[in-house]
Amino acid sequence: MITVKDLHKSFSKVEILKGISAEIQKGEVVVVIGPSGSGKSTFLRCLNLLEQPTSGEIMFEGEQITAKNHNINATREKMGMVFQQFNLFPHKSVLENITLAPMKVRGQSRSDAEKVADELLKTVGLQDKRNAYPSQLSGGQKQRIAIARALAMQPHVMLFDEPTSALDPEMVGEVLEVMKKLAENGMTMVIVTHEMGFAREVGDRILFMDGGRIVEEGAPDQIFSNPSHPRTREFLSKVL
Ligand SMILES: Nc1ncnc2c1ncn2[C@@H]1O[C@H](COP(=O)(O)OP(=O)(O)OP(=O)(O)O)[C@@H](O)[C@H]1O
Repeated sequence: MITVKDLHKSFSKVEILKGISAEIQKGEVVVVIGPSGSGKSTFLRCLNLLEQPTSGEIMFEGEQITAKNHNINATREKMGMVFQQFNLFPHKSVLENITLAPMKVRGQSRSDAEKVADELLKTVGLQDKRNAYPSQLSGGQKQRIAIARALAMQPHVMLFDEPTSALDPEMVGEVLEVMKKLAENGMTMVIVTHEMGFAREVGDRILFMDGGRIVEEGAPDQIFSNPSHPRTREFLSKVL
């Protein structure tokens, strides 16, 4: 579904991504782990061109989205993204937050958009917050609404950029549960996280990044029980 070839990204002449190549298959849950500053978020943000790669190629569903004439807005509609800081619209209700883009961007009628929103609120377990405002929600609830909002666009892939890093520890579990449910329902997901237990349990494949490169990748059991690269071993010995 996504093919990345020799991706490089520099910020003011400092090279952050140093040649990343990766494949993400439909229905796969790929978890990106690695030390702080290794380029995980930059890599993820390149996938929907929130960051413009300095060089390299990204193919999404057979289209080269890095081509100069590519319409990235149409592609972004198919790539849901969830950020560390929920980014909900503070002056809109939960329902409005979820229905806004489907109505504006996809031209859905209000009643259709609200029907979808109600289903998604059920999925994330927050039907009772339909008319609440973001300021009335806990961090975990905000993030679950942010996930529902992204899903309302019926994306083909979901990108998660450290979705639990801004949460109080007691709220991490409820967000991971929702993500786990999505994975079980076959959603294609690319997830940057420091939650190693989740990575091991839910990931189909782990990419370990260090210094702007994918140093090692493999099945969770292999990476966590029997990492082959010394940097992976060193990293995991510190975080597990
Ligand atoms: N917009 C930017 N402008 C300049 N430098 C940036 C920008 N975004 C990221 N960087 C730098 O790129 C490097 C990699 O950052 P990135 O956020 O991708 O790492 P990460 O592996 O996700 O780290 P963490 O786990 O701490 O979030 C860091 O040194 C960061 O300061």
